[in-house]
Parts: sequence; structure tokens; C-alpha cells
Amino acid sequence: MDLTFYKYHGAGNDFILLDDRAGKLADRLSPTHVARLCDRHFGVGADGLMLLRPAPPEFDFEMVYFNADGSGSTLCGNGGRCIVRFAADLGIERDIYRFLASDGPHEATLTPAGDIALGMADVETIREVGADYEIDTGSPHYLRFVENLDTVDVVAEGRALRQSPPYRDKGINVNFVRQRPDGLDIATYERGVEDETLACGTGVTAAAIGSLMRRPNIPDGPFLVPVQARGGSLSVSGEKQNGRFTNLQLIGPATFVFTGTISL
Ligand SMILES: N[C@@H](CCC[C@H](N)C(=O)O)C(=O)O
Repeated sequence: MDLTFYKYHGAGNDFILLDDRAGKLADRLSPTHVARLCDRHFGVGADGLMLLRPAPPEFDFEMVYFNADGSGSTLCGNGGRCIVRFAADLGIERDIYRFLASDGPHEATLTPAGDIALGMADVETIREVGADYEIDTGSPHYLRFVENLDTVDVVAEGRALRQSPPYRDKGINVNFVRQRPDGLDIATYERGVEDETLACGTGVTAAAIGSLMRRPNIPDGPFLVPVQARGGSLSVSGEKQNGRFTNLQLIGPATFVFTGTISL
């Protein structure tokens, strides 16, 4: 089978996008196919693969996400922003895009600066693990705040945490975060890629929430946290109220890279 694919990235988190509006691809793509397509030596190369599929009439499409190792995954924030750009490039024009993902409905808009702002589900459960945090922003994230990102071996330390007994079976994404006076720096080890990626949208969202949790003197109300990932700049806006985080938006670039055809 010949497959036309589209490659996008969001701050260096890169994805293969497939137009499955006809709804025929999902049954024909095995985890082995996905892993081969995402392979950086033998395939197109990507951190993940997404299908843009038909959805009930109140939605513009459904997003189905797979990690690079072929595993079906939970939400991908950068993927959500890229699939909205893909929908716009396919000619689906909306002021507000509405789509279904693994964690439920999402809304997204194109910002005047040309970025994609993706609405994220509310977060109210935050687990403290010593000085670290576990936060689910559609995908599970472990956050460790550090003084200096340059001295962290992201792959070795991230993998050790991800493979530790509490997380070995279900997996977790591991984020190392540095708090600056005016924002955050982040490096992420991603489950399902089993390596460091250049950015992770659900991780960036978790980091913004964690940075507010660890500074209880910051008053409740609206916030905007700029986050510098290895592959680009993102920001997270929302409202903090009594330990609850609502109206969350993940904002950043989503960029078309190239298209092509590959035999499965
Ligand atoms: N890169 C993503 C997260 C993708 C899912 C993750 N690898 C997992 O399995 O939890 C993002 O931008 O959020």
C-alpha cells in the first residue's frame, strides 16, 4: 500500500500526519507499521504518528495518536496543535476548531501571531512525590525542578525514573524543569519514544502548573507562563483557583515540514 504522509513539527516535537477522513486507514496500520514509519533510519522519522479521522457532527475531526514505538498513546499536546494546522492546510477552515482526542473534546484557535492555541482539560489532581510532582495533563508527567538543566543527563535519569517500579508498566513522561524569574526551561524524556524529545506539550503544561504549585505565594487568578523547550518556545495560560487549574491553553508554533509517499 502506498501512503501519502505529511510531516509537521511543534517546537521540534515531530509527527507524521495521515489524512484518514475516509476512515479506512486505522484498521490497516499495525503498531509495526507505525514504528517503521517513525523510524529515523528506515522510515520517515518522527516522535509520533497521527490520524485525522471522522468524528461525530459536533466535532471537525478525531485525533488518533501513536507513539514512535507504535504504542497507542494518551494525549499529545504538540500533536494536537500540529493536527489543527494540518486540518487548516487540508482546507478545513474554522474560527474555532473542535476535535476529539483520547482525553475528550478540545478546542483550538489560530492566534494573530500565527501560533496554535490548544485548550487543555482542567487539572485538579496533583500528586507530590517528595519535592517532585506527578501531574496528568492528558498524559502522565513526572516533574523534577532542578537548578541547572545542563548538568542533568536527561536520557539516563529520565529512563531510570520511567523504568522504576511505580511506572514500569504504564510508563510516565519525565520532565526536568528550571525555574527562571520570568519563565521555565524544560527537557523531557518521553514514554513511547523512550528518549529525550525536543519539546512535549503536555509536559510543558504540567511544568507550568507545577511551577505555580511550588510557589504558594503566587496569588490565585489568571497566569501566563513562558516555557523554553530544547526545540522552541511555548507558553501556557490559564486560571489558578484553590489548587484547581482551568481555562488552560498551550500556545506555540506548529509547522509543516514536507510531504511524500511511502510504501508500507
Ligand atoms: N509529545 C507529546 C506527548 C506524547 C505522548 C507521550 N509520549 C505519552 O505516551 O504519554 C506532547 O506534546 O504532549
